[in-house]
Amino acid sequence: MDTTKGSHTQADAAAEPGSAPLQGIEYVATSRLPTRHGEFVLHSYRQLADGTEHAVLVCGNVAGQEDVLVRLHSECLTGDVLGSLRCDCGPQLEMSLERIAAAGRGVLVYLRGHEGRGIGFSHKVRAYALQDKGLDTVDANVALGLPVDARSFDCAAEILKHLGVRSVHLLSNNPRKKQELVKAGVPVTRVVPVVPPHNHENVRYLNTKRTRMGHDLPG
Ligand SMILES: Nc1nc2c(ncn2[C@@H]2O[C@H](COP(=O)(O)OP(=O)(O)OP(=O)(O)O)[C@@H](O)[C@H]2O)c(=O)[nH]1
Repeated sequence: MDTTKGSHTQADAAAEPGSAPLQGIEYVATSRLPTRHGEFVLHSYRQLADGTEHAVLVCGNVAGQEDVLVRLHSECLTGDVLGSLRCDCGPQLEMSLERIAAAGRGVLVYLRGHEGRGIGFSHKVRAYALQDKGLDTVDANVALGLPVDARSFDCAAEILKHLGVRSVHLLSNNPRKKQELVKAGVPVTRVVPVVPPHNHENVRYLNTKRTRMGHDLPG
């Protein structure tokens, strides 16, 4: 049975988020997700164009709420799952879940299909190979003939609206995320930095994000 198809069960319907209409994406299912950080409600959403499924972790009551703590987290298999030191993704994910759980209210949208800033896993590995030869994270993508950042945050905005979130405190160092959310109709009332301690492997990566990609990171 294809469990990824959109039509959801009565049990899902009982727990499903608000009734705002969705564009380009559909709500699929809901369950509990107890984590080491705290108790979340887990929703799955599916992009209509290509079937990409996103994971949305919700803590507390967010419907109709202002200034909800939100993290839009781009998938990073190497950093989030495999413990890679090349980037700051894994520690940012952990830190965001901890902060949302501590606040008792918030949303983490885990954006699948964003791997490698949207170029995909194998291209990211190709880019890493070029970085091993001295290129930085921007030039490596360019050398492969790929965009530096191919991500869209429109789906995340749709999901937040569907959850009934009225405005956001955004956990991010990337000013573009705020711009994209605001453009898509989700007010961002504050940007909250997420800066885990750096390590010797990711210093250059973080410097490149600061100097070439405009991220608000300490020098
Ligand atoms: N192309 C490429 N992608 C990378 C590299 N390292 C991490 N990524 C991806 O970068 C994405 C995260 O983007 P970042 O630029 O680290 O941070 P951000 O999400 O824009 O900003 P924050 O909200 O501050 O985390 C994830 O999808 C990772 O898979 C790399 O060297 N090259």
